[in-house]
Amino acid sequence: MARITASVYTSHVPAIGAAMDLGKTQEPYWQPLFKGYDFSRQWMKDNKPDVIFLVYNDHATAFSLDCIPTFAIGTAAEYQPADEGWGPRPVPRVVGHPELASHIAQSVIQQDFDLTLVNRMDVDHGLTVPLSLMCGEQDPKTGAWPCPVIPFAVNVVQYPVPSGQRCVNLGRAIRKAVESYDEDLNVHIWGTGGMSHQLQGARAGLINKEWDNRFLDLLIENPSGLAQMPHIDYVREAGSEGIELVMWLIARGAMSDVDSPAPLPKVAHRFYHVPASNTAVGHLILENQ
Ligand SMILES: O=C(O)c1ccc(O)c(O)c1
Repeated sequence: MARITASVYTSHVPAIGAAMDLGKTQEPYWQPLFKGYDFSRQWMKDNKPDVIFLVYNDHATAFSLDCIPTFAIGTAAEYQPADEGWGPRPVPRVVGHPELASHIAQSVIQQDFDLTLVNRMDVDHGLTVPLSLMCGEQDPKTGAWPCPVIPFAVNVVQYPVPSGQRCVNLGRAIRKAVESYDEDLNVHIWGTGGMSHQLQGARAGLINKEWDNRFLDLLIENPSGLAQMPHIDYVREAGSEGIELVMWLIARGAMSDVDSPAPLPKVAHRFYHVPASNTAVGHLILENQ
């Protein structure tokens, strides 16, 4: 049987990818940020997953205002890094896991979540920057990500976006789906995006360290309570793009049941850093006990 053993949460700021691609990680501006991921890169080697289920948002790259799926699961065999205006990032292609992805789609749709199936798409910084942060530099031609990845895109760009409670419930459904797959696979689920940032308008540049750290506390200790938080609180406190944090509740919902007496997941790593471009970077690694 397949199992979700751990979850990873991280921001996915595009400038982080550019800093890696342009060899700037040891510059004074970037060095403290990348230092926060030294532990994570070693942890990835020590806890190598068979598959990563990667929750992220597409930034009008594969989708556009023409077509806005709330939840889209990648069922393809591979995905190319997207051209977001400066050419594709020099990182390896992303190998998918069509068998597990199709199984999760079957199970989750039968659990009454309507997923869009995506058999072809390019993946943008929302997906490739977390991989780069967690796995380090990879040669685009000879290198490879450590394992297959199932991309799971969530609409947090155009309202209405899914509620926190729906995201937690979806995480639970994904866990159930994974546990009904009959191959022995070690699966990690990642929630990406956030933390506080606002890229436009009068409040552009907004950062809210206190609120971000409270969010991390609640995500660890009280995800059911956090699931009740309305969208307006995210947007008021963490800026218009802070709403991306609702995706972290999908990964948290997929961990050992948030409402059961099971022990809380172990916090293997916690990191917070401001700024990376216009964004507060938050990062957690939780392990099921
Ligand atoms: O801080 C930034 O520059 C920035 C830009 C685009 C994004 O999608 C993002 O999450 C952050």
